[in-house]
Amino acid sequence: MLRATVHDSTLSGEELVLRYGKTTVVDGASLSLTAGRVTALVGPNGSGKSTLLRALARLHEIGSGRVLLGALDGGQQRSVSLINGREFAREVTLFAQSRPSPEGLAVSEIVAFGRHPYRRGFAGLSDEDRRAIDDAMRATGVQKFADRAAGELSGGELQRVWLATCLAQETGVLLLDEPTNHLDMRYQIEMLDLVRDLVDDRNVAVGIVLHDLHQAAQVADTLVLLQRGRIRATGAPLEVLTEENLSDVYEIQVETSIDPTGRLRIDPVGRHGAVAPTDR
Ligand SMILES: Nc1ncnc2c1ncn2[C@@H]1O[C@H](COP(=O)(O)OP(=O)(O)OP(=O)(O)O)[C@@H](O)[C@H]1O
Repeated sequence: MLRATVHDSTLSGEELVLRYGKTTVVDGASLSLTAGRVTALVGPNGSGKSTLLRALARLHEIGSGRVLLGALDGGQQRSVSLINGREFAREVTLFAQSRPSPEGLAVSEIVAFGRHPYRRGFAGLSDEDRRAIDDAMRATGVQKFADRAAGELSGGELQRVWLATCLAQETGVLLLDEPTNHLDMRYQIEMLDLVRDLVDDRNVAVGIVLHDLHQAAQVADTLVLLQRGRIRATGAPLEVLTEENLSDVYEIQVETSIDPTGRLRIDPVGRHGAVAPTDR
């Protein structure tokens, strides 16, 4: 159970067109991340998921369209371009795919970066800052590394430290770009559990990019399926993850079924067909 603030934010992209140079990589995408819901962005490599998430985090220039931040309950929606940097950092954070590796810094010092938007000048950490840092470190299981240098950690351990830094920011909107990559089985599941806790207990609005469609179906309330920079489908996991949508978007034959426990099973069929390990 996580403590601290209960949030009420929405972050929306309207008709977003995003480019690298003259190449359009996201073309007219609209989506809304709402408080108390997990929205998962799925789709093939290069379909525009990371660029879209970065644009929502104000880290990619918007060609056209707009990004709006608002409170769910009748709160006014504001264009994020009008919000100052510190305020935006108290509202929205991005766990990005590429992160710096500050070799010499201790883990607790890295997690303390997450409190930067709340700190005044050179003042030390407040009690509130320390509580947020402790909570974030506990939630991600990095307390035991608190005094170790970042350079001494494994890739997956360091990834959890950066996640703790995002959590310490205590924003109402949490954007996660492939957060389960490089994590072992236990921490992948704990990551998804943690996302659910943040959404259910603190009413955070989560936007998460995932390649594993089973994980996406497990954690998300809403799925957004991207295809070559356009949104192919949005909705509940079972509505979006259909054989037709997946076969078309991934350009491979995909079979779906519901297993005896009621969970969706997705099977891409390779050139060798579906071979069970017991057949070998
Ligand atoms: N820095 C860049 N400069 C030019 N083109 C880029 C750059 N970064 C990404 N692209 C291109 O933009 C498109 C969308 O990339 P993006 O990283 O958003 O896709 P993605 O869906 O997140 O992919 P993946 O699943 O492989 O991470 C791709 O065609 C990619 O080649």
